Amino acid sequence: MHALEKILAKNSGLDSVSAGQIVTADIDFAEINDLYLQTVYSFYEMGGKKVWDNTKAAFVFDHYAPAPDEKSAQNHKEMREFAKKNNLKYHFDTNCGVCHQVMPEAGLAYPGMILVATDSHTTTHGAFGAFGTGVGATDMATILLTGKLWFRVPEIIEVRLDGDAPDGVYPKDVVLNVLGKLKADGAVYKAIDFTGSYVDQLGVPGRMTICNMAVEMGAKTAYMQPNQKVLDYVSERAVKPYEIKYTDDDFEYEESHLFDVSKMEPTLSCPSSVDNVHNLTSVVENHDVEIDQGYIGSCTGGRFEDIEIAAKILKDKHIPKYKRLDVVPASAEVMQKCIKAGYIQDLMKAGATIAAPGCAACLGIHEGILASGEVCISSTNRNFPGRMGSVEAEIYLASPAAVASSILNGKITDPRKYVSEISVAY
Ligand SMILES: CC(C)[C@H](C(=O)O)[C@@H](O)C(=O)O
Ligand code: SF4
Repeated sequence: MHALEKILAKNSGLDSVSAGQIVTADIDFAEINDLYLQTVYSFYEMGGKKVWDNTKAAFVFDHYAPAPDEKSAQNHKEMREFAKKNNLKYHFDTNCGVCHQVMPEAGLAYPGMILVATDSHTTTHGAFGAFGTGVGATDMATILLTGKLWFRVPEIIEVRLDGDAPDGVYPKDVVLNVLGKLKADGAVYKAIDFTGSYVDQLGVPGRMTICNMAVEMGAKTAYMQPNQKVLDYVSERAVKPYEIKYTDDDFEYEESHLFDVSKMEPTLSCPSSVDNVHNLTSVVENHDVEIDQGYIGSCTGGRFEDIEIAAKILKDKHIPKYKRLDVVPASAEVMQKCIKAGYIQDLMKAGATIAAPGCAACLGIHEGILASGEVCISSTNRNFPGRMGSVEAEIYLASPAAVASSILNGKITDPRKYVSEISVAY
């Protein structure tokens, strides 16, 4: 069996499971974000009285944080009342950040667990050796009622990433290369196990960025076998003992895709589909691509290392007149660390707008919305029309280094011009 199958078997009280099998598994932690007040309504419609275990469910207010309008403030208020009534042990209000950053920081993402949230990017937690997946309001209400959920055991495909990344190539570039090959429907309802020598040496931030975007290929979940860097991170934070699962040597993947990371270049996902992937050099070889706004943020690219590399590229420089750079730390902890390092100040001196930790403009809610005809280069994970504001705006997805290099010049620019002296530990 694969480690993910062992996790599902463990939580279903079975000795083994296999692809296609339907199981009912215990959920180790359930997270509801602030788009999903419907979960509360469904819970009551189903006859719910009290949440099955008040130490295993929490709200995270991140998409509308701080509340940008009365409706979302009202939603937060109702969710707070539910949390109080159920005496939920954990609660992450509008001062915390994006759920997929806040949960690991709180020690609620750890190897061998099943983590379910009302968010598609819950695949991020494969970075910690967990089975992480997103559900809607009704399934989440079922979990709050019973502590369990049904799963169809997914087929598991291997994405093998070997080699060392060249200068200017970061985890975001790597996962965009994978997306460019597998396409947005390349892993529908499957699990992606990221393996290979590049993954083996990768740290927590890089693992999170890559697992986060598995869902952009349709994946049900993602996985990376925990390495020492992951264990160092979770051992300081995990709220309970955990059991790392290991894949059997003779496990056979449904399919394997091999990538040589050492051959990769800075990469873009171009308007207006996430799998419209091209090398940055090919996009700008015949003409400049003017940029109006750079955006660094989200559960994909708003971590300390993402802000660090932008601050180092922009130190003692300034973005051009009439251009904008939005920087939205993924969590309060990230923001504090960036302030302590002086990166927030450096970026503000360079002309950046700093927003409160949260989802912000990643999904077009607030803190940096795009006007019609504008072009944004962003460290986020989706670029369909209307994603960050106007449906007539265009979005290029890129590494934070490419975002900073591009907005500095007001046009898409190869980060390799700036990063030869800059190292960041992804
Ligand atoms: C919560 C939900 C509206 C959505 C998701 O599930 O991914 C959001 O986080 C996004 O990134 O589009
Ligand atoms: S930061 Fe963006 S991608 Fe991540 S959960 Fe929020 S809206 Fe979704």
